[in-house]
Amino acid sequence: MSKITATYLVHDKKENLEKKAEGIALGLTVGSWTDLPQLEQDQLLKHKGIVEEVTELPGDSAADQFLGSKRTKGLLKISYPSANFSNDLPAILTTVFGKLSLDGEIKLVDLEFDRQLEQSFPGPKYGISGIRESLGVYDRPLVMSIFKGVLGKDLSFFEQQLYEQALGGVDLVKDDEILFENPLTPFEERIKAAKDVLNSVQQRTGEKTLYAVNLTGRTSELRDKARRAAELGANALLFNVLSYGPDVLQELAEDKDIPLPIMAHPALSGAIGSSSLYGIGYSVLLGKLLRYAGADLVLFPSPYGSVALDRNETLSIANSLTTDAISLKKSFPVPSAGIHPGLTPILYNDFGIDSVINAGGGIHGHPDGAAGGARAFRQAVDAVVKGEDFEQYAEKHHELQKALELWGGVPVK
Ligand SMILES: CSCCC(=O)C(=O)COP(=O)(O)O
Ligand SMILES: [Mg+2]
Repeated sequence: MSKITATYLVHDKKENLEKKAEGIALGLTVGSWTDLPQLEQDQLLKHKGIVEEVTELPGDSAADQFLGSKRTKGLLKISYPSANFSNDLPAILTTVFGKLSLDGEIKLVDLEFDRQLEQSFPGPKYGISGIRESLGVYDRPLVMSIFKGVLGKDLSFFEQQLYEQALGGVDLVKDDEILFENPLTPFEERIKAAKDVLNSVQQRTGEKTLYAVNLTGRTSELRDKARRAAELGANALLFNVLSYGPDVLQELAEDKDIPLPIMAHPALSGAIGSSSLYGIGYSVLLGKLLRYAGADLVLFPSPYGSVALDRNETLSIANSLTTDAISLKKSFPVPSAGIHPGLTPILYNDFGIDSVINAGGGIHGHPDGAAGGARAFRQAVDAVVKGEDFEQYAEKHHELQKALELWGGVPVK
């Protein structure tokens, strides 16, 4: 029988983790067990959650030891039969972590879909391979930049910023996630303007650039808005997925009339993922769920910039997005926030060739402007892919050199 398996990290005052696991397996499925008559027990057996594994972990915190309180810490792995839920993320999330998420110090840290269940999800429409194909770039990490300071500015500012970023050689440009529908740079006008600007840059440089327009508004408007974007010639969408929910992303990704790659932004994810005791682990929240739901690219804070995440956590997000263990297309990992060219070697070391190096301030803050910033990133990427000595390479590439003088370099440990 098909099933989904959840792993929870628990901290509990009671010492018996097996009992706790059994309580969850029953409580989230058939409710009370032993008090029921035999006939009912038999009928409910196919719905009962199964405790697959209980692992006690070392480590009461120093504070606990100091206060003399004893807490048990452990990982509980519990599977739920698919007879209990419909094959959609709202039903699955409610089954595995609905009311349980309110029940003390418990965090959902992994979710394993079996192959049969996996096939019910679309995954990315384009994924890493499709985006590479559309850009014609196969042999290096992609470079992306973010519009900055567009709020309160008109279309001519938008066009100029886009022109400079694309001219400098970024592969993708995205709206900032905080740019919503507004009279100065309306959604449809941004798409039309971007199409013209990017065509003229491509004629000049021979390189294609994708622009991800921020798809925003009420949930009921999104499908039509995204379809209209495609008609107008948009070539990618940015989506604040956690403000809406992963199922809304899935609706967009599955729509045949929205033939566009979707870039998922991690806004709001910290509220759900950042606690070590509660919520949903980032590798599930920004990794598996978004890949299943159909994100072609997923942004998340890198371990090194302004809002850094723990390195292992970022590696496990990237692994969920790209592992061959999932049979769907792969999503591009986009480690972000506070990125500058000097971080390129360490990002390449951590995330490899199939990743996107993404910056806002690290592009626009370059002494030679956004085009200089974009060139500095392209030079940094060329240096690491060719295995060149980074500092020596910078001596011969003045945009990179200027970036390193301004922001410094970060050696690979
Ligand atoms: C928290 S990851 C999202 C990155 C993002 O949206 C952004 O605007 C980063 O800008 P920066 O100037 O820090 O590169
Ligand atoms: Mg942003």
